[in-house]
Amino acid sequence: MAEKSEKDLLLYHLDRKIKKAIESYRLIENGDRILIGLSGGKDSIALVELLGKRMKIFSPRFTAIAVHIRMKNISYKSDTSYLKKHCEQSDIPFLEYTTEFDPENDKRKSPCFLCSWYRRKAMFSIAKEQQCNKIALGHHQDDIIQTLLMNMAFQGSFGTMPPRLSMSKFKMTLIRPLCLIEEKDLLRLSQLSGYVKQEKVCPYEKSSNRTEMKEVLRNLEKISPQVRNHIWNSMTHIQPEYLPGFIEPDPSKIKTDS
Ligand SMILES: Nc1ncnc2c1ncn2[C@@H]1O[C@H](COP(=O)(O)OP(=O)(O)OP(=O)(O)O)[C@@H](O)[C@H]1O
Repeated sequence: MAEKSEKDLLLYHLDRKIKKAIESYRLIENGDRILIGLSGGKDSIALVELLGKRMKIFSPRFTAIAVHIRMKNISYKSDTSYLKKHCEQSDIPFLEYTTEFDPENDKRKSPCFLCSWYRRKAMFSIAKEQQCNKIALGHHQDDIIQTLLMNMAFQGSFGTMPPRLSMSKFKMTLIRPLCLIEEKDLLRLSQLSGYVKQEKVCPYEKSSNRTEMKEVLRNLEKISPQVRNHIWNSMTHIQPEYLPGFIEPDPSKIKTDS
């Protein structure tokens, strides 16, 4: 029997992680129609390939389409013919959508905030138009942990981008099927598959808190290789009695049955 290549082994490992995420967080169910946000970065390119493979498995039965949103006022050099071809290889229809925002119009909000707000708005309306009930984004485990650390360090809150977010007002659910996957594995997949990196020429892009938090996570992993699993598990092992704000009940006020 022929030996499996590094790419086959990696794809197998990534598929196990996606399967685990789908089952643990109820990300995909029979009958779902999913809109995949395809920015052209390595993560969403991988998401198309990995969900394309999952789509061909008997259960859960779902369909998917992908959309690339172009901001008219930002000179992204995305090669949409490449993205279309990539989607077609996975039997996923590809859509392109153009929208824009005026950063001068709302000076109180940063261009990055406005860009992502308008992109999100476009994604919701396309999902509705295409009768999708879910939107899949390419955030991976590193993104989710970095966001948790950023919220703690810069916002004073404990929360992050969850694997599944049900938005009942919009009758839409956001899912992050790569939530258990490490960025380094997606980087390797992109090298082994020869994904063509889409050039992002954003005039507003600068070093962000996220870039610094990436470094913090890297340093923590040097101290303890298991740190990412521990941080991930800490999000479901909350011990309220060992946190400020937990007030022990007054025994004299506890009612007994007798
Ligand atoms: N222009 C876009 N069109 C469609 N979906 C997008 C676009 N930009 C971002 N997304 C979605 O949002 C997710 C997170 O966006 P973010 O900007 O953090 O990623 P990215 O750096 O563009 O690249 P990647 O695709 O590698 O995540 C993407 O993975 C993708 O699913």
